[in-house]
Amino acid sequence: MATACNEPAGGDDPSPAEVVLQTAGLAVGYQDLQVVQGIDLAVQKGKITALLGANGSGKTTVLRTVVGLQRPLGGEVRLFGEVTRAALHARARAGLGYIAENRSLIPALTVRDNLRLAKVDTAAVVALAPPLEKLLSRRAGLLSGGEQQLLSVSRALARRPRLLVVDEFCQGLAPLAAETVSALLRQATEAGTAVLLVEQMLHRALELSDRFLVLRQGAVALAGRSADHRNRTEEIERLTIATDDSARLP
Ligand SMILES: Nc1ncnc2c1ncn2[C@@H]1O[C@H](COP(=O)(O)OP(=O)(O)OP(=O)(O)O)[C@@H](O)[C@H]1O
Repeated sequence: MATACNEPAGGDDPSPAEVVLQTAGLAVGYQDLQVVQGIDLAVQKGKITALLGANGSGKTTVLRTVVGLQRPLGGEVRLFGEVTRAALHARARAGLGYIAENRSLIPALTVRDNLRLAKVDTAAVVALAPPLEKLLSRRAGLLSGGEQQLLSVSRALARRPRLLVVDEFCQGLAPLAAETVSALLRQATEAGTAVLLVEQMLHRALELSDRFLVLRQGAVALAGRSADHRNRTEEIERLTIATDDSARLP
């Protein structure tokens, strides 16, 4: 059953020890324009939470704020049990991984150099994603979309993050490539990693995730257990239809 709008979307009454990320009353904006407000979410250890919503509803803004790239106008972010206003690099040291919409790769560098620059062990990445072995000398910008996301995700997971935040998880990927990177995520959650992701493909998002939230016009319109909505997506579809004023709050 779907939870009330502002009930944390982290599971059924998660104990504080299991929650790795929690926001309370989060409000974020750009200059004087507030684009999200009242965001309460909770992401549990070993679980995948999907953030859904129409274009411009505020998904990337929420992700950027929980990883420390955007300062909240109000509310708080609690990461690994502590309220934080730290920058991304400090959150990364504490166990946060973040993959931005552009997949956070340097296109002109080879796969091997992208890994070296990130101080990630090549063998660990290849162990997670064997198809990358024959691509190590290729420039990242020449990889297919699926190969790039495989590289981004395996690079992030090789650091064994406690929480991985991924924007536009399977954007532009064919089903097979999407399944490959999804399998990597599932494997990581089995080892305890928590995941917060944005995924535009509704059915894929509900298949992959344990919990979901739908943002509409910058607020949580619906949150619940993904399994409860896999066979009845009408309500979510209605909420994710774009509106002309999709993110503009009064
Ligand atoms: N740097 C910025 N300066 C001003 N407004 C911004 C900035 N970044 C985003 N916005 C605005 O904030 C609102 C929310 O944008 P955001 O990118 O968070 O939405 P989204 O749900 O991730 O959209 P999409 O699915 O299209 O990526 C939009 O109206 C957008 O135009």
